[in-house]
Amino acid sequence: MEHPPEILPVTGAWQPTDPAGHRQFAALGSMDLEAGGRLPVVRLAFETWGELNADKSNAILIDHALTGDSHVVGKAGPGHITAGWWNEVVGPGLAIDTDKWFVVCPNVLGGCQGSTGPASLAPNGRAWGSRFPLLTIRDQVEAEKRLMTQLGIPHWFAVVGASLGGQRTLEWAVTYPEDMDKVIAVATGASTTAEQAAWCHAQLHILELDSNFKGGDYYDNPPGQGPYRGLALAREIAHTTYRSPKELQERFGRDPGYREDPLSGGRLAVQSYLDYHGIKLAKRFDAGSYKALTRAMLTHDVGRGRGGIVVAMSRIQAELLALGVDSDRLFYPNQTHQLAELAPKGHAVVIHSESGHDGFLIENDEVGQVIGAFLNS
Ligand SMILES: CC(=O)SCCNC(=O)CCNC(=O)[C@H](O)C(C)(C)COP(=O)(O)OP(=O)(O)OC[C@H]1O[C@@H](n2cnc3c(N)ncnc32)[C@H](O)[C@@H]1OP(=O)(O)O
Ligand SMILES: N[C@@H](CCO)C(=O)O
Repeated sequence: MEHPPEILPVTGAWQPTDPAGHRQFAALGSMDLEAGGRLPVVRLAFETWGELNADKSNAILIDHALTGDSHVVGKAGPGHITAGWWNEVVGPGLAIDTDKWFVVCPNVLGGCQGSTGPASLAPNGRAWGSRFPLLTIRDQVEAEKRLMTQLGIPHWFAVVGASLGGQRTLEWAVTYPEDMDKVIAVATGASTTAEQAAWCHAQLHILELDSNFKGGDYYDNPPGQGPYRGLALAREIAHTTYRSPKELQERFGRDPGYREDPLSGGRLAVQSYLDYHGIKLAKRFDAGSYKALTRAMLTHDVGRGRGGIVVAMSRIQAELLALGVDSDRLFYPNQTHQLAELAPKGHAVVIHSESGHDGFLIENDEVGQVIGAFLNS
């Protein structure tokens, strides 16, 4: 496997996805966490688009996926335009029309793009690292609820999220059923399945096995000695689950990598592809956050302490759209149908894509059409 260049700093958290500085920051006080830990200082980074109307009825919350961030739409800065992760779904005249809606997208609690996470400084002035407490999806929603209050938003017209963001979306709808009119839960489920947990488990072990990870206390490592290999390998596993077997076969088959001969120690093209995506993530993401968010994903169960999923989902008052991808082998379409069946006002749409779970980031036309129609219905 290729190694990232030696000039990399210890953590990817340094690399802003928003170099033009559009992010804002909310100080949200201290938080006692569901699993018993405590964060004495909680901060969320967030971005907004559009204008909140006079009666404050047009706000939409968007929750990003595992390695996403607040930068859902690109913005022009001095001499450049930064790319957003849902550029073709959110924006003026698009499905989530920022000429009409006031869109808020926070970086998740535990993340590495400005919100409090393992790379943040603990009270003793050093990075939290291994001391960062176990976060749950509910804690992440609690932080977002505080952000809503601080922004003076009394009600969301809609809460929208995909994958890990969809898990937060569902937790929002169950915990605060009166806070929204509509919920859009994309490529997600009511609780983490055993198979999803199994994929997370192997990734967590791989991170721990990187000798540069040091249990999470690597923030003082010399530059270039971060846990890149562990993070990249975890991403390779995850990325395989984000794509469909059919797509991988049709795109790569048994093709060799560029100028590589598999019979002389070279890689197949699919190996090169995974290495590329692993390294790409290692360059931009913090391994500590990857661990914290993966562990949060393992905690996801809207039914915990509420009498199970069926009872919990029955609390939802908002109209719910569950949007799935037919080739998703991480969040199966049957999870999408289950959400629509269990929510009192639920609808399911499963779109076609060859790309698996990542279809929600790729099939922008169809995703946009379905979301736009639901928001405007
Ligand atoms: C909701 C969120 O918040 S997600 C946050 C942002 N998104 C992510 O982190 C997801 C990571 N990225 C991805 O999963 C994908 O790139 C997506 C979903 C964004 C787009 O998918 P696709 O358009 O199908 O891109 P694909 O998976 O083919 O990757 C393309 C890249 O792989 C590279 N690539 C393709 N084949 C090979 C190969 N055989 N060897 C090496 N590299 C390869 C391409 O050169 C391209 O590089 P680039 O990204 O620097 O342009
Ligand atoms: N590509 C997405 C997939 C997880 O939903 C991400 O990295 O966040």
